[in-house]
Amino acid sequence: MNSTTSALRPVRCQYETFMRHVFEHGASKTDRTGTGTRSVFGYQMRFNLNEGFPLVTTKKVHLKSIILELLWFLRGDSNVKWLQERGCTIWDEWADKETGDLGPVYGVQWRSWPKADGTHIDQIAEVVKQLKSSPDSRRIIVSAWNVAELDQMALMPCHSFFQFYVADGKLSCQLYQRSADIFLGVPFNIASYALLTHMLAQQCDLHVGDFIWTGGDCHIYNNHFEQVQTQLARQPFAYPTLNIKRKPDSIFGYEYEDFEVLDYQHHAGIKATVAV
Ligand SMILES: Nc1nc(=O)c2c([nH]1)NC[C@@H]1CN(c3ccc(C(=O)N[C@@H](CCC(=O)O)C(=O)O)cc3)CN21
Ligand SMILES: O=c1ccn([C@H]2C[C@H](O)[C@@H](COP(=O)(O)O)O2)c(=O)[nH]1
Repeated sequence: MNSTTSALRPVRCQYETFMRHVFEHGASKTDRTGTGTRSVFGYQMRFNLNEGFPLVTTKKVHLKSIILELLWFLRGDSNVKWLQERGCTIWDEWADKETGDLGPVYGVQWRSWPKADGTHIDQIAEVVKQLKSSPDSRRIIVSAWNVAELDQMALMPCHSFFQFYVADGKLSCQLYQRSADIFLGVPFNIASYALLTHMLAQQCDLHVGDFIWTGGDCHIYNNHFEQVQTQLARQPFAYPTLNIKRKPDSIFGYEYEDFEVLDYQHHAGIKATVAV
């Protein structure tokens, strides 16, 4: 495919343009964590997944954590133990210190949204079923925003609601993220949903289309300003490409080793503190 040829992949800077916009025009706001932010309400970015895999290049992004976190969601897991056993610590700060539990967060809502009659809905299995049987449906949606259970969650879902769309044999995905930590969270969120779109396309014999990221409260934490200035002084590279080495029997059969990212040209990593 042309899209895998480095010379033909364009250099895109949607994320950097977004970051610059919020840095230059954001309003000062206090926030739950006590850190303070610069914030803009409402923003949208579109990534054509045929132009490459949207992994931010203006700093090194730790893809291993992103893949593991997505596989952990797809397991329906909500305990950090499985992540920790694999060296991923990104959820540690929010977990119960003794049990490792986070309450009914993403994985639980995706795979076993509770119904009033005591049964559960597997929203991901339903998506696969719908994409295969009625790809033109306008109802192919997953919601993590379970209003009745928000008070039991360690952190309310940030990437809360997503929809799939098929046209011309290509699968697109749009995410609504109600709250977006632009420096630390958003590079993870974009790559994670791009990856999920590739996996679902493979399972449903579709090509990939666009990933559309829509944000609500889009903020840069006040203690990330120096990092942001460093990052914005850099020139982006063309995106890498994603190779999925095997086609598992189901969307739930993927393993970490099934994924490889090729030609990831990036600038050095930039350390920052996460607001808890
Ligand atoms: N304030 C805040 N921002 C977030 O992005 C965020 C939360 N809280 N809470 C829940 C999850 C956890 N997420 C996180 C947490 C930490 C990193 C982080 O520290 N990333 C570093 C190191 C990555 C690694 O070691 O794997 C980075 O440089 O990207 C990223 C996303 C995303 N979410
Ligand atoms: O996937 C994620 C998870 C979390 N975030 C960020 C967004 C906010 O900075 C915090 C959550 O705080 P709230 O007060 O609940 O909004 O975490 C993210 O960007 N991506």
